[in-house]
Amino acid sequence: MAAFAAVVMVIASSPLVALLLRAVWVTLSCYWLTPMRIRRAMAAQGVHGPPPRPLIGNLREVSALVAKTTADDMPSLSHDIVGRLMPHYVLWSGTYGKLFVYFYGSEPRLCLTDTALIKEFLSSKYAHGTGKSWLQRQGTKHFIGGGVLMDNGARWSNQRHVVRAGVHGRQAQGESRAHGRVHEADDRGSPRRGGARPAGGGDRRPHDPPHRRHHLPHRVQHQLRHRQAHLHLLEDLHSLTARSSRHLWIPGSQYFPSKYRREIRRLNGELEALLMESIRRSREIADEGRTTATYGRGLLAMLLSEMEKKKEEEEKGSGGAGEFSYDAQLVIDECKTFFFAGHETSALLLTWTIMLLATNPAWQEKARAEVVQVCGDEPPSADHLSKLTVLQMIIQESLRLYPPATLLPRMAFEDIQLGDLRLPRGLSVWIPVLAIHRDESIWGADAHEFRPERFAPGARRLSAAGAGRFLPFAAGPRNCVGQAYALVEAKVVLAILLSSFRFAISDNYRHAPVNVLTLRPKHGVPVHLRPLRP
Ligand code: HEM
Repeated sequence: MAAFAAVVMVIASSPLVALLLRAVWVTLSCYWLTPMRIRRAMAAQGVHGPPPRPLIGNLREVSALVAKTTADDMPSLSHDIVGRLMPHYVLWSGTYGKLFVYFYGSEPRLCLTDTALIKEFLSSKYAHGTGKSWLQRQGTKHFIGGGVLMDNGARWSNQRHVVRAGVHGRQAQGESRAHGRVHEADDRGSPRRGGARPAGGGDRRPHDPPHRRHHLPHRVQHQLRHRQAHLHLLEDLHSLTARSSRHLWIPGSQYFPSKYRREIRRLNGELEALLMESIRRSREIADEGRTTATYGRGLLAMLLSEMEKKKEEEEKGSGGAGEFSYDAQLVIDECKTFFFAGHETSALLLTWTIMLLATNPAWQEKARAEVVQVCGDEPPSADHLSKLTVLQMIIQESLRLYPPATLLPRMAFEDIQLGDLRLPRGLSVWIPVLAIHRDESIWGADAHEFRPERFAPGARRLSAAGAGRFLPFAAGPRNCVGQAYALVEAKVVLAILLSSFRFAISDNYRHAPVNVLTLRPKHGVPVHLRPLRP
């Protein structure tokens, strides 16, 4: 016996074996012991859920349910899509109550729908004690890397401070040049995949006389080509990332070679090269000015100035601006973050709103009458935008029924007392925005219907916005930094469209909302655009 113990001691004292034992312990602790401890802590408070399998948790049930409910298009143009996109939520909230825990692989996820608790959980009280989980960050690592959307703690708040100033600068520019921006958008070339497009009309845009495109300055054409190349690469990266993250529940899978990962790496290389080229051009433009080190007022300008500031401080030997600083990689990651967080979501808001207007001609007419009355023959200006209340109501209702981000995920990095509920460190909280936006106890029996009047100024239910019930842009200190910009952009584009065209849904439209990181129409939204003027 003594000899056996001695052998064990010798083996255990070998550094390699000790390392191996530690790796086994960490894996066991991360993938089983801690999740089970969290499950027991929640069960002790009366919060239950479907029994998880080792490692895989409830993933198999979720995938099977979603595959079944989204296999076919919807038989009618119904907005009742919670059962289609979140069948597991419908099943488990029916079985275990609205508060339940399920397992995404080994990550325990608490589904939270109580609006008062949501409001508190998203408040500044927990801005640093909560954030994005390892699984989420790992899932988007090769797509967007770091950046304000995925960073946590002090790094997040430093970045938030910088990008907020950048976005506000961009918004001010956008508002003062509202008309110019829309024509620039008009000139972007072919419509995005999955976005609204004129059915049968291909690329033809009667509002966009052919001579305009040919007279675009060379610099603008170059920028547009660049932007399109970025967008295509990002779309491809987006779908590959969604596919490659499916196996993240397997311990160590992030190190396995896979065809998706190889392709992601290749596309990422291409995208980063394009972004580096944009950065280089911005620097050249700033250098040509040769007066100050400023790059302009936009977001990229802001990020580059921050990077420059740090470099200058280092050169002067003044130690730099604390531990956090922007380097070229973080600037690139931030650009990717903004493409993902800003472009995709805004395009989807327009797409779904056009679908709703094309299928609700009475609201389309109301919105058009308002645009004509407020703007007359002029293009919409910043002054007009605040007066477009019907359009604002329609946009809000579209964001309620089809929020581009259907879920809000946050992990508790510390033990949190939320009302009577104690959330143990390591528990992920999932706020099912789509389901909350359809909750009849909040929105009434007509919750599944398109009724923009619920957002009329002074309407009773509008007060819901402040109370964790209307969350298209999240809430609290980690809410959407581009919210105001997105709303201005949507209003301007829709106002121009409404004053130029009457639109109707094409017979080819197939109603099939799907969730691939964002809520999108599986087959796009083909519409017929009829010019209002010859
Ligand atoms: C209709 C359009 C948009 C919708 C529905 C939307 C929605 C959201 C939501 C729900 C979040 C919180 C995500 C989370 O915490 O998991 C978010 C965050 C964010 N959004 Fe938006 N967004 C939109 C447009 C934009 C635009 C135009 C920009 C940039 C100009 C932008 C930049 C960001 C950034 C940087 C964050 C991260 C904020 C942080 O974590 O501090 N978004 N957005």
